[in-house]
Amino acid sequence: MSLVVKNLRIEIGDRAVVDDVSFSVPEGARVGLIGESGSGKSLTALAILGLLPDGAHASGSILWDGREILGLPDRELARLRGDDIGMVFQEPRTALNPIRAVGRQIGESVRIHEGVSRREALRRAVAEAERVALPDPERIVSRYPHQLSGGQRQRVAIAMALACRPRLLIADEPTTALDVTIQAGILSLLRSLVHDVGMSLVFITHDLAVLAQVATHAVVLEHGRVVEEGAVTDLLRAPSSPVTQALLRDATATLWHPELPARGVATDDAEETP
Ligand SMILES: Nc1ncnc2c1ncn2[C@@H]1O[C@H](COP(=O)(O)OP(=O)(O)OP(=O)(O)O)[C@@H](O)[C@H]1O
Repeated sequence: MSLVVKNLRIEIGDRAVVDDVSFSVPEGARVGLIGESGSGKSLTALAILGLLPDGAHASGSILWDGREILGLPDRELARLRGDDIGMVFQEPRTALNPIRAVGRQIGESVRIHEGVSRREALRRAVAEAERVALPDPERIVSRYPHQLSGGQRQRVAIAMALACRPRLLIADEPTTALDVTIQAGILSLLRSLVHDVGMSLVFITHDLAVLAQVATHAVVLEHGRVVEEGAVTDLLRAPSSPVTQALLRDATATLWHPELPARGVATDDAEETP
């Protein structure tokens, strides 16, 4: 299933915060949306998910599997988010319920999607926890979010998003709140899950070094407009826009080099203390 965004425009008040944005995500592709803070990345993602804030108005076209989804009624958008499109955000704390064991939360995603019994949902939660490489899955499912580390919480959020078996995952700065070494583990997890499941990925970041670890194609935004687009390898080798050049300078300034596969050491954060 492919995603095609055409001439997307998002207005808030009388200001166009996203203007004439077009890009497509073929089935199985990993596409990064990159740009400085305020360039319109998150609003573009929220428009795809049908979750724009009150007061924001979107026009243009968003085709999912050839069907127009911009302007669909809330109910249908909610169904799409449950069935086809999963999401992971920057701060897993906001996605998790603090007073529920994480296994129940992962299981709830399975239950909503597949209508299985509570018992079966818990069994599946353990399997999902294992899939996202959480340590000691049988035990960890009975823990509460505050008993886990930041990296472990983000793995739970990813397990919840993937429990619905989405065809597209939208991840908005999912590693920004994490230490660099924990980041590397989450990025490699996302990369392998996306590859194994064969789903597509839209990955949002302001960091080209992070983007290079997960995406093969990038769309560069500035002030709500696309300023450059292409294969990540080309962007790294010969960035044409000043924005991309600046992003590359920022990335290399942190001791990362485009020929290195990952910044930081890709460790499993199982030993990380909360
Ligand atoms: N609810 C809102 N009300 C008013 N303006 C908003 C709202 N949400 C976003 N904006 C404005 O829209 C523009 C694009 O915001 P957006 O969050 O999409 O940027 P971004 O590239 O994701 O930035 P960041 O990396 O900081 O999240 C910004 O100028 C922002 O101030």
